[in-house]
Amino acid sequence: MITFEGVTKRYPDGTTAVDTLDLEIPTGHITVLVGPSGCGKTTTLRMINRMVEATEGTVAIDGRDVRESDPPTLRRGIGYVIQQAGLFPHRTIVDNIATVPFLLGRDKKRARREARALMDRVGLDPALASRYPAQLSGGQQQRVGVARALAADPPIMLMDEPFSAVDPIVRKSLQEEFLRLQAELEKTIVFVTHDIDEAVRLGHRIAVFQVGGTLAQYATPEELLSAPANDFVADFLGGERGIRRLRFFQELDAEETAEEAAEEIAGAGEAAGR
Ligand SMILES: Nc1ncnc2c1ncn2[C@@H]1O[C@H](COP(=O)(O)OP(=O)(O)OP(=O)(O)O)[C@@H](O)[C@H]1O
Repeated sequence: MITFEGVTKRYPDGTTAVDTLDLEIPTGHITVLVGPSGCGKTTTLRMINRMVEATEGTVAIDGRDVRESDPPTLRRGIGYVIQQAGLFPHRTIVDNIATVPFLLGRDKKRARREARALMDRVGLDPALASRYPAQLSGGQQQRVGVARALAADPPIMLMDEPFSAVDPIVRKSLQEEFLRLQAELEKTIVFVTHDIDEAVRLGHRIAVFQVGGTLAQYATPEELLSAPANDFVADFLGGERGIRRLRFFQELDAEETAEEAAEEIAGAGEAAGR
């Protein structure tokens, strides 16, 4: 679990980016930080891996203050994925993915073999391994970014608007594949977006921030949609709230129906085998 206790971040120019934040981020799930531009989402995310140091309060991972670990050691257990993927332009795709294992001094051949296996997991054609980032589409680059963050198999992944730079159709397929991957990997994921639809689709829990860096509501998607805590949250969810909510619960129903059907089929198989 990642915990924020009374965490404030004031930048040297006096901007309060995050104000007395208390938050518990559960292990093994996706927690989404959502809110309008400038409300402190990225600052919050970066305080977890000490890219930003808190001014007041404590950020802890499994009860241990992050300041007790030096940043390189801390970051070995924390993958980081950003918008534009941030790939190294002069390295091939396979070497981009193997960056961290290379840095950790792993055997190059083995690291490349593992990087190729990761390409497969994130849905990248192995033929792309020897290309350079500029020769890939935006969606493919984002997949490489995710594969690179996964290469060191960190228990925690910080993802800052990783799917924002691609068109809505590619975005939806990236989200779906990401959910499938997460169902296998069960990482602790902290995911920043300003898109409430993305938050509802991906989040096990959603933290809604408001400008000034305060937490407006922290809840499951269902709770958020059915009982927004205040006018700000209701406005942020938008006029389409009813439609979104309906869509969300329809998807949930469809999943349940599929699960029930799968159980029935499995049951029928067992009965037939007896
Ligand atoms: N290095 C900095 N120095 C001064 N102020 C900063 C710095 N970085 C961020 N801020 C300010 O802190 C506030 C929160 O910024 P932050 O990037 O955390 O917000 P955000 O919610 O991630 O925004 P966005 O969705 O636009 O990326 C903003 O007012 C921003 O201008």
